[in-house]
Amino acid sequence: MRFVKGHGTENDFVILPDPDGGLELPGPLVAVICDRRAGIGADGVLRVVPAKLSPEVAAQADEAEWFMDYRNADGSVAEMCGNGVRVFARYLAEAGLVDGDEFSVATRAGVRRVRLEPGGDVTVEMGAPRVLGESRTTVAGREYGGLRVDMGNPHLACVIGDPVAGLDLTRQPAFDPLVFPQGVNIELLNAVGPRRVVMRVFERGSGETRSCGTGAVASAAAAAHLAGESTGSWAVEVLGGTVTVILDERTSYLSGPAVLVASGELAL
Ligand SMILES: N[C@@H](CCC[C@H](N)C(=O)O)C(=O)O
Repeated sequence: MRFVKGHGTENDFVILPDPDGGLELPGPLVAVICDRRAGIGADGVLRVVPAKLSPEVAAQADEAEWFMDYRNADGSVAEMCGNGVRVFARYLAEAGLVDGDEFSVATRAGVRRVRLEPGGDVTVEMGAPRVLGESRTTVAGREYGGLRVDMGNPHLACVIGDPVAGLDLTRQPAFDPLVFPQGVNIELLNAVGPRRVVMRVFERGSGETRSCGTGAVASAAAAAHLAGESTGSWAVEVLGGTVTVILDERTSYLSGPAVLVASGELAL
């Protein structure tokens, strides 16, 4: 099985081309591929499959030729991945599977429009973040309040007063399973300047990652909400770099680097 490896601000993915739609991806196989010792190692898998061959997104096939079938490192399926769709776009362009610098990608959360920027960044229109209310998490015995944000996938974005650098995110933070029956991606962030935050994230299905695109937009939306703002450009510093989030009245945009670093043959 042919694979390509890529990342967006060090949120890394194994890309699996599946032009005929015949590739089965049971959860245990995804988990082995993503294992950093027994496999290639990644935060998730991006299967590249024609939308028209994928019943769950066939309705998007008029707008988007390719479906990003995203799986977390533990093999679970997720609706959306902001960095993943940027890396997916880079792959489609480098593989010659799309024309031009702007095109659409089908995802479980709906069609996402992407643009390859001249300087090497990839921008994706992420849709409007939906701030749904409050909830709480406990990290290493300490409780934090945050805002529930729907980005197509579920987030709890907690703006905290302290620097996030010292937080212990080696274990699953506690959350309310009644509020998040499908699990949740948990962001902790603190402000370090005007519309500039530092974020760490514990992703559903992948653990702590070095970046999360949907999490960055959720974090910017939560910080803006608390500041009484609904528009503006936010810099979100993550362990793997910095991404830019633009919020406007209608939608949001996520920009940052997306690179392919290796390719090969999977011997699984
Ligand atoms: N890293 C991603 C999010 C991937 C999915 C997430 N773990 C979930 O289960 O919802 C991003 O860049 O958005």
